[in-house]
Amino acid sequence: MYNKLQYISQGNTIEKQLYNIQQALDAGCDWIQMRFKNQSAKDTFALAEAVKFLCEEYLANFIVNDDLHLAELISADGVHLGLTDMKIEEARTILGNTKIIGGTANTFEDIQNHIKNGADYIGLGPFRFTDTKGKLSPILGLSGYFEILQKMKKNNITIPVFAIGGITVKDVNPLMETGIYGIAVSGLITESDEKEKLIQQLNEKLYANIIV
Ligand SMILES: Cc1ncc(COP(=O)(O)OP(=O)(O)O)c(N)n1
Ligand SMILES: Cc1ncsc1CCOP(=O)(O)O
Ligand SMILES: [Mg+2]
Repeated sequence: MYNKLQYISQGNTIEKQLYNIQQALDAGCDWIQMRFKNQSAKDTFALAEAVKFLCEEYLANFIVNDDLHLAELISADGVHLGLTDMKIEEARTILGNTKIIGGTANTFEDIQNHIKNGADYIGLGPFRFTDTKGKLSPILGLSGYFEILQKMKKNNITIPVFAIGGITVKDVNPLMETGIYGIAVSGLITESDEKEKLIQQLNEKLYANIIV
């Protein structure tokens, strides 16, 4: 099963990305999505290779944002694809069944389509406004999650749903109560001065009702 906390990387240079990712790994994060936008293919490849190496060292999951071919080239654990990225059906054909494919959703219908096309998990959002990403889809808020997760229940649809977008520590309990599986966060971890404590707090909330 997937970890319930995914860190989405930040940084406009290879060095900043590596610093942020290493800090998140050191603090106990074990799922990294490398998100390095508008960079040269050479730099993106170099970063991906370095992140792959780091994640192997920390036994962390490593997925690539947007770029299926890069994920394939460096044998990452998978890829996250948005509504305007490569179609999930095509990505599944290329990557096969052993790799993770995540799909962005903003509506119940997006989730239905992603399941039909072979997604492994859903990134549902945005929860609230965030500076981390431009051109946001409509904000869902807690009521949006509640409505969509209720529809999933009614239709017997089960797939891990990760909430995303401007999430803070105090949002985790109410979000988990809607029925989501986990969260994907970027700014919260990147900007924290106490990452270990933060990740421990997040995991305590995310795994509160799990009996092992
Ligand atoms: C876990 C997760 N959920 C949603 C997204 C957003 O993907 P996308 O809509 O393609 O936007 P960009 O991240 O590519 O700007 C995500 N990355 N991860
Ligand atoms: C990639 C993405 N997609 C929707 S919101 C978002 C950014 C999430 O980052 P943050 O946790 O900093 O709001
Ligand atoms: Mg994308």
